[in-house]
Amino acid sequence: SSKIRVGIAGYGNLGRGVELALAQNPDMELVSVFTRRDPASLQLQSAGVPVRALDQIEQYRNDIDVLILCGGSKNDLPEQGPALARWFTTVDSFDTHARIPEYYAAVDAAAQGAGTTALIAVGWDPGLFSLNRLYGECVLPVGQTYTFWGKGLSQGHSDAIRRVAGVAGGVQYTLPIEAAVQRVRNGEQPELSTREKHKRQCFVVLEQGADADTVREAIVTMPDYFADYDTEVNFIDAETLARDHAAMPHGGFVIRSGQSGSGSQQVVEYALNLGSNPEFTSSVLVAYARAAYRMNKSGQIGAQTVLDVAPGLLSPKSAAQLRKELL
Ligand SMILES: NC(=O)C1=CN([C@@H]2O[C@H](COP(=O)(O)OP(=O)(O)OC[C@H]3O[C@@H](n4cnc5c(N)ncnc54)[C@H](OP(=O)(O)O)[C@@H]3O)[C@@H](O)[C@H]2O)C=CC1
Ligand SMILES: N[C@@H](C[C@H]1CC(C(=O)O)=NO1)C(=O)O
Repeated sequence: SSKIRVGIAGYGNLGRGVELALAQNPDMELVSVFTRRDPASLQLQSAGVPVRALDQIEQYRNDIDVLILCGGSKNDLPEQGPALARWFTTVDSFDTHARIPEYYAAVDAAAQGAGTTALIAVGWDPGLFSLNRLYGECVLPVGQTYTFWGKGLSQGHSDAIRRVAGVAGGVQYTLPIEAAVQRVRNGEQPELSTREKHKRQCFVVLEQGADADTVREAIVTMPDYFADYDTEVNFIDAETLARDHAAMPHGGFVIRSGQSGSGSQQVVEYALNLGSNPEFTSSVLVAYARAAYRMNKSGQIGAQTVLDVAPGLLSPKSAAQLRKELL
C-alpha cells in the first residue's frame, strides 16, 4: 500500500497514544503492536491489528517502514533502542537528558551498520522544547533561556519510580517554583539551580511487604531523575492511585529573554498546555515517524534528533503546498 507502515514496540501510555494518533494520519497505517508481555493479554483500541511478541519482531522487518519505540527511558530504551535500530528505522522518546550522548552513540552505531535511521529523543522535552531552546539562543545570542514544566505528570519520572524495587505503581508530578517563574517573567535573567526551578511530588503504591523508607530513599537519591531536586514521596493504596491519579495532564514553557544589537529587550516564548501528556507526546512521535521514513529513503541514516530534521518533512503536505499555505 502507499501508506507508511508503522509498528509499535511497547504498549503502555505512549503505545496506546501512538495507536490513536496514527488513526488521525491517513498517510500512515498501524501494521502491528509488539509487546514483551503475553500478546493475547493485550486489549487494543483498534480492531484487526495483530499483537505479537517483541522477541519475534525481526521476522517482520520487511513489513514495517517505521517502528515507534514506546518503552520506558529508564530501563527499556537503553536496551531496545540499539537492538531494534539494527532492523528498523525507529523513532523514540528517550528523555534521560544527561544520558542522551551515550544513548545517541549506541543507537548510531547500530543504525549506521544497518543503514537505518533512528530518530531519538522525540517528544516535547526533549523534542519540541529542544527546538525552541535552539531557536531562542540562535536568534538572540545575548540572553538567557529558561524551561519550566507543570504542574503536571512527568511520564519519564513516573516510569522511573515504577521501576524501583518494592513499587507496585506510582506517578510523579512536577511543580514549578512560582518565585523562580516570576523572576524570569520580570526579566531579571536570574541564575537558577535545578533545585530552585522545580519540586517533585510522588505518589507510590508499595508492593506487599516492601519497606517505605527504603523505597523513599531509592527514589529521592535517584541520579538523573530526583537527586538534584527536593522530592516528596507519599504512599497511597492502589484504589487511590486509580481513582485520583489516572489523568496525565502536563505542560510548560520555554522562554528566551535577551537583548538584540541596540540593547532592545526581546522575549521569545513557546508554551504547551496538555490535557494528556502521553497522547500529545504520541502525536509528536507520529509526525516524526513520517520524517524518519523520508530521511531514510533519502539516505540520511544513523541516529538523528529533532535538531536534524527539516521541518517540512513532518508534514503530509508537499513542499509546494507548504510554501503556498504556510510561508
Ligand atoms: N520526550 C518526551 O517529551 C517524553 C518522553 N516520554 C518517555 O516515554 C516513556 C514511556 O512512558 P509511558 O508510555 O508512560 O510508560 P509505561 O509505563 O506506560 O510503559 C512503558 C512500558 O512498560 C510496559 N507496560 C506498560 N503497561 C504495563 C503493565 N500494565 N504491566 C506491565 N508492563 C507494562 C510496556 O512494555 P511491554 O508492552 O513490552 O510490556 C511499555 O512499553 C517514559 O519513560 C518517558 O521517558 C514520555 C513523555 C514525554
Ligand atoms: N520527558 C517528560 C516531558 C517533560 C516533563 C518533564 C518534567 O516534568 O520533569 N520533563 O520533560 C515526560 O516524561 O513527561
